[in-house]
Order: sequence, then structure tokens, then C-alpha cells
Amino acid sequence: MQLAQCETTSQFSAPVIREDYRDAMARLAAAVNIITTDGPSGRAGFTATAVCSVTDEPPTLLVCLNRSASAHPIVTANGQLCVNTLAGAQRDLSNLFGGKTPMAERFAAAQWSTGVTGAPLLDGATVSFDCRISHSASVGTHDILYCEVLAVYRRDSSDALVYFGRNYHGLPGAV
Ligand SMILES: NC(=O)C1=CN([C@@H]2O[C@H](COP(=O)(O)OP(=O)(O)OC[C@H]3O[C@@H](n4cnc5c(N)ncnc54)[C@H](O)[C@@H]3O)[C@@H](O)[C@H]2O)C=CC1
Ligand SMILES: Cc1cc2nc3c(=O)[nH]c(=O)nc-3n(C[C@H](O)[C@H](O)[C@H](O)COP(=O)(O)O)c2cc1C
Repeated sequence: MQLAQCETTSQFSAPVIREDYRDAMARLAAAVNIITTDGPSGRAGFTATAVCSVTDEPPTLLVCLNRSASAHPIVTANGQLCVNTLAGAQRDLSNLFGGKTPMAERFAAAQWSTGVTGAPLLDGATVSFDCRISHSASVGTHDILYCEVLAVYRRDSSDALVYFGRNYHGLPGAV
């Protein structure tokens, strides 16, 4: 059977330049997370879509963090972090933690409690994963942080925030 032709399809072959790669990545819908840390090296937080489950034994997720981000030295020195997955109404927080704003201003915009690692847990997040960084790897501009999950905090009534096509979308419905 012949596949229907899609008029909007564009084809790129190697070498794939950064802009083409980013345009393609913008076609992946992703959950939006605020990654927080607190400890001897201080408090920090940043927005991340590059978060993914690795294995459930031991429960482990990964976070890709740009080494040029202001949070990088703080997160890696503390060795622990919390992944707070945003609800639909929290898109303003995503922009605030998405860069350039001073850390104190980022944290002043929301309510927090404290997880077992000492990292800030975001009130109203759909779920929070409190983790210790078990190991890491560097690829290009980013560090891949492998994070063992020590505690989870679920809020089953929330809807979800999805980042797709360089825009935020609310995904209604409780799970
Ligand atoms: N993985 C990352 O480091 C991400 C970084 N961002 C940051 O937020 C800014 C705004 O993002 P958009 O409005 O979505 O436009 P954009 O065109 O810069 O990014 C489009 C998509 O490309 C990917 N991407 C962007 N920058 C990347 C990077 N440095 N390394 C790996 N993947 C990357 C992400 O999937 C992103 O949704 C970006 O320029 C970037 O600074 C955004 C999403 C993911
Ligand atoms: C929607 C969105 C998703 C992002 N995802 C990531 C990510 O997965 N990894 C990352 O290192 N930076 C990501 N960023 C960029 C960081 O949030 C930003 O670089 C960080 O806040 C550091 O900025 P600063 O150096 O001004 O503090 C994302 C930004 C936005 C707006």
C-alpha cells in the first residue's frame, strides 16, 4: 500500500545543523519540570524538559543539564535534586525558572516545602521526585545526571503542563 504524501514533510540528511535539530525537537511533546536543589552549596532551580525515566530498579530518572546554566555548579556540588513536574496553571513558573531571573526572585514566586534530601518541593506540582545524583556523564554542552529516587510526592488531582511547538499547552484530567 502506498503511503499518503504529506505536503509539509521536510527532509534533512547529515550533517544535521543545530537549527534543524532544534526544529525537529520542537515536535516532541514534553512534560515541564522545575528542578530544585538545596544544601551546603546553596539553593537553585531551573526549568527542564529533558527528563526521562531510566529504570524502576533502583528507581532512577535522568536530567540533562547544560553546564553553562547558573544552577549547574550548585546542583552538582549538592549531589541531590528534586524534579517537580508542573501542573497546567504553572506555566509562568516555567518561564521564570527558564533563565536570566535571579534565584531569589524565582523561588519567591511559589510556595515550597522541604523533601527528604532538603530540596524544595513545589506546592501544586503534579508529582515531585526527591533524588540523589548517583552518577553523571558529559555529552556535548550538557551533563546527564542519573538520579536515584528516594521519595515521591503525588498530587493525583492536577492537570498537566505540556511543552510542544515552543508553546505551553494544558492537558486536562485527573489520573
Ligand atoms: N535540553 C535543553 O537544554 C533545553 C533548553 N531549552 C532552552 O530554552 C530556550 C527556548 O527553547 P525553545 O523555545 O523550545 O526554542 P529552541 O528552538 O531553542 O528549542 C527547540 C527544542 O530544541 C531542544 N533544545 C533547545 N536547546 C537545546 C540545547 N541547548 N540542548 C539540547 N536540546 C535543546 C529542546 O527540545 C527544545 O524544545 C532554548 O533556546 C534553550 O536555551 C529549551 C528546551 C530544552
Ligand atoms: C521550556 C524550557 C525547557 C528547558 N529545558 C532545559 C533542559 O532540559 N535542560 C537544561 O539544561 N536547560 C533547559 N532549559 C533552560 C534552563 O531552564 C535555563 O538555562 C536555566 O534556567 C539556566 O538559566 P540561568 O543560567 O540564567 O540561570 C529550559 C528552558 C525552558 C524555558
